[in-house]
Amino acid sequence: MATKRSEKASSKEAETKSKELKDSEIFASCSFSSLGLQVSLCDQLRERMGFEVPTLVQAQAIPVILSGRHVLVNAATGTGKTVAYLAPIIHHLQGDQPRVQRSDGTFALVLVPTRELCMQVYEILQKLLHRFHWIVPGYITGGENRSKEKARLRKGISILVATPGRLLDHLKNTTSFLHTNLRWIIFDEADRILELGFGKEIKEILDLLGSRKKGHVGKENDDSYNSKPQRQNVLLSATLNEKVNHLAKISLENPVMIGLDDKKIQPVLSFKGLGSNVNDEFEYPVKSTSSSIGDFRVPDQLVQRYVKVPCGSRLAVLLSILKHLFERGTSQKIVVFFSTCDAVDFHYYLLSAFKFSAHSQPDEELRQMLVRCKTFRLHGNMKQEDRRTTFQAFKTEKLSLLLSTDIAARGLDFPEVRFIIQYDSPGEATEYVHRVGRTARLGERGDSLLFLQPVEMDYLLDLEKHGISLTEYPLLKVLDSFPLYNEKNYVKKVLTLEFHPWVLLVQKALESFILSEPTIKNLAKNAFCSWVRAYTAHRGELKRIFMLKKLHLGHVAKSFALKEQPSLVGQSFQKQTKKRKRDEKQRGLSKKRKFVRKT
Ligand SMILES: Nc1ncnc2c1ncn2[C@@H]1O[C@H](COP(=O)(O)OP(=O)(O)OP(=O)(O)O)[C@@H](O)[C@H]1O
Repeated sequence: MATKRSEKASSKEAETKSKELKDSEIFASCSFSSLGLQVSLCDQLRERMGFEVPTLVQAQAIPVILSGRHVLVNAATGTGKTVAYLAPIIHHLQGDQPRVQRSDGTFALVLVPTRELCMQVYEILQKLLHRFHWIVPGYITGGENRSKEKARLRKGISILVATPGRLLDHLKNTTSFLHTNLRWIIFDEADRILELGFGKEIKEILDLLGSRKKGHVGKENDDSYNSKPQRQNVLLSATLNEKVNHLAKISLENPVMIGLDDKKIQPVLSFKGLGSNVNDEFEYPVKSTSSSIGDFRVPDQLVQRYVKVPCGSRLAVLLSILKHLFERGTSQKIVVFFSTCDAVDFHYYLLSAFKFSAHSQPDEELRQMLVRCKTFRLHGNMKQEDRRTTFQAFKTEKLSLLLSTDIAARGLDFPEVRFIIQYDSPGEATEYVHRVGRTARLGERGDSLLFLQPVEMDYLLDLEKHGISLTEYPLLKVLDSFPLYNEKNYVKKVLTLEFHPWVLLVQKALESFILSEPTIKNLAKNAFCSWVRAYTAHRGELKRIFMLKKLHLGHVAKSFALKEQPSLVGQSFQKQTKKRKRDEKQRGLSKKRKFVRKT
């Protein structure tokens, strides 16, 4: 009895020690007030947000941002970058005498890549500003009512969160939008803003705000440039690349770098980034990440695994893993990433309706939902209202599944997500890092699983170049754990996955289900076509790994539970491609831009 008690005590001790260790890797051993923040703001952080002490990145960034220097912050996902830039802005604005007023217009601008991130930052701002009611937060974003936004801008928004396209629209067309007092421009998830093809908009925004660096736009001779209030620009991301370096170059004056390791620091950079030319190269000595080869920051406690699945079995395996995870975890939140909006729609409707029985000839009443959990979807083709509802609902649900495009990959902070599945490859390693970053936030535990086909295994080498290594997921063990009834020829030891009786049974059930559901079958066809298109859109080095001609289109169709020959589906694909090209021509959009923005 005494031994048991002492065992229990020592395991508790070990747990406490490991928590202390974990905390020391995430949190700083100082207080918010010791960083120079005003006392009532520190109270607000503690009482409203529950933040007792700053995270390490906050402890590093807050004093520097308070000092007014331009800053480039590189820190792992989920380490508290949002408060790192919001707190110093609020500190300064709340102390201004006379008090700032709505009629003074906008003092701080936070640029973010997606509408959801816009909402998230705005909600944090609302909480932080509760005591400082004279500082007004606001947001403007695509998909919202323009005239309502105009009215809000006319009244005055002190701290404005915005997506680039809509901001540019208002800068050009809303004359009552007052921004002459602008003191801060923040680029949150800077690299993503640029990857989405907003580079041109950003340059225009910087020009319109008179905030492009001297020597780059000739604005220094412009009166508005010289007479503008002192401006501070801050760029943040967990992954920095040459595009961010270019943005840093045109927007940051002698910046302080935060979170960059010595081994990643280069004395002078000379990149040809997005839209840059020879004159656009860095001239000042700057510490930064190397462009393509360099370690990305992934939370240490994240367990990263991959699963090798032949194309035709992908769907059956995905559903089986989800079933396994939801049956195992009583309170489990999972996000699955897909490459296209159509794929999200198809899997969402499939998962919401697909019933299954492990009997080979089941009666109707034996069939049950294969994956039992609340399912949500999120992608850029959904109505704004639906996107907002999903975003809020998935935050509060306990046992739930979110199917999403990369729209949810950046910055979104859904509490208690325990598992990330990358069903379609993320492409660039940066996207891998941000997708997995939706779990294991702020020292919490988390798992990630990357689906790869046998022909795609070189992708692991690509990730390794960035210091990311994955171990294999015990798939056969999981599949063997499912019970099968009346199944003839069931041999426990199965050598290849495609012939695993469980996978065969699920696949067969999926295919008959699709045959009986014409609406879902159509979704499957659309998803197939978009998937193929997305697969061919990989760029650079990745083109060598993700080659459509290495795949059997019949197997790809099987992964959408389609029995049709690929040529049948191929016709509709060609039709879709032609239509897309026609639309693009009409709208004058470049191919690449159209594709990347539709996530
Ligand atoms: N000092 C703190 N104490 C406790 N929790 C904190 C603190 N600062 C931030 N958090 C919480 O940590 C989580 C992650 O914060 P945040 O979303 O700002 O991270 P991030 O670094 O911007 O992540 P990403 O790179 O994914 O955008 C949030 O839930 C936030 O509320």
